[in-house]
Amino acid sequence: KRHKFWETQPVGQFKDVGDTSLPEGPIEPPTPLSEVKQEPYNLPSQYEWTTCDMDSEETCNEVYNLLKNNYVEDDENMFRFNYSKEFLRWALRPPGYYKSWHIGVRAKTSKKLVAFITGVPARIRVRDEVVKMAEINFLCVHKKLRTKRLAPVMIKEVTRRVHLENIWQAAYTAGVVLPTPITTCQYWHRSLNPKKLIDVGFSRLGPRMTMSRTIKLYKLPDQPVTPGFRKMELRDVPAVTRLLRQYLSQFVVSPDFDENDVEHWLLPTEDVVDSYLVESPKTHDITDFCSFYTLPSSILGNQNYSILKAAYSYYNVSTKTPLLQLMNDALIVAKKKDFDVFNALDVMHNESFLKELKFGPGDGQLHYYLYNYRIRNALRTSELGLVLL
Ligand SMILES: CCCCCCCCCCCCCC(=O)CSCCNC(=O)CCNC(=O)[C@H](O)C(C)(C)COP(=O)(O)OP(=O)(O)OC[C@H]1O[C@@H](n2cnc3c(N)ncnc32)[C@H](O)[C@@H]1OP(=O)(O)O
Ligand SMILES: CCOC(=O)c1cnc2ccc(OC)cc2c1SCCC#N
Repeated sequence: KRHKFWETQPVGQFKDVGDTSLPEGPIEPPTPLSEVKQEPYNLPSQYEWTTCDMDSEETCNEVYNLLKNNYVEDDENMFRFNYSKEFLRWALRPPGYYKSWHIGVRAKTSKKLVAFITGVPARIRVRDEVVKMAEINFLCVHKKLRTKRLAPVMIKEVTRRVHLENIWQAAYTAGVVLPTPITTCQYWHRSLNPKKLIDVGFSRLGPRMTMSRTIKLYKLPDQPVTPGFRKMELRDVPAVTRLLRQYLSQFVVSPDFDENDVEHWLLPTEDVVDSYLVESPKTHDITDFCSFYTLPSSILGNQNYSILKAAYSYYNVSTKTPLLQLMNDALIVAKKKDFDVFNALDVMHNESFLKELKFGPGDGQLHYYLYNYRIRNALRTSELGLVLL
């Protein structure tokens, strides 16, 4: 497949896969800031760049509606992600964020928001190197403006604005294959509301299974079983940071979280992110941690339901409680919060609990990418310690 745009970019190229003579690390050196293009890339004449101020209720609404109507759908067009406004504010305003990296495109006449792309700064460790990167996300072009090569312009513009902040690497995921994935993950789904998933056509009744038998199969206890299992609080940030940093150090690629990052990304925020920990009743040590984020989807074309309430496994650490038991407690609290499904990628140690906790494999894949950073050999999914939203 010809990737006319991606073949011009400092990313691993398909032709280079397996060429062990190429060193791991940055593909291109930084450009002197004076040489970074000072002015925005050209858009087609009827469009203009805009910086989206997510603090503005009006602009946040426009971004929310653009994504609600034009963002990612599954291959069968059964679902479309429906990121909430509070989720978008959380995702786009981490410590050290740049408003200038929240980039929109408007039609000059109507001022309608027709495209969007974002970056947020992150410190990502690759093996023993901690690299300042931009995490790129929410690339969206209105359905009516597709296949006009707008995406490459959006990507070049966010790249230019990231360069202006002296950052030269990026991390991103996509459901499509581009040059060149550092690893490819599988989505797994654990039914919490099997009746709804069958009604919308995602799941089907198993052979020789009745609906009541199926509901029983996925039934969960009313309360978590682990003694000392409780919601994370602000006072837990230092201990959770220590626990998480130690745990993530085993993976080849992972975030390099400090206490400010942990406070932003992992402190419970209603309808956005939930996090729980195990405080040993005896020693009061914090020994385990689990978290999931809330990402609803619009259900496309179903008479009875319009929204799917989905929880997505985020970062989990087990040092004393078996991961299987910890994740089962996560399922229990998610069911209690009325989620319809609990989703997880086969990253980190997730493979150790997926089948036993009755997750089923999805048919979608998620490819992980680094920009301007070569990884010598593709990673196993169990070597990946990074979850992007
Ligand atoms: C140092 C800092 C560096 C920062 C930047 C790092 C890189 C960040 C990269 C971005 C990471 C985003 C991560 C992220 O947001 C998470 S992945 C979600 C992406 N968004 C969606 O799928 C929403 C629905 N789809 C759309 O809005 C459009 O189809 C989009 C906008 C996707 C493409 O619009 P279009 O109207 O359908 O297509 P054209 O404009 O005609 O352009 C075609 C070219 O775009 C390439 N393409 C298609 N989908 C892509 C994708 N998901 N990533 C990268 N490239 C993608 C495609 O291969 C082709 O290039 P090629 O000819 O070379 O093959
Ligand atoms: C019921 C299981 O599927 C999903 O939860 C779901 C929901 N909404 C989506 C929107 C766009 C979409 O595009 C790939 C997929 C979904 C999926 S499956 C992959 C995400 C996970 N887990």
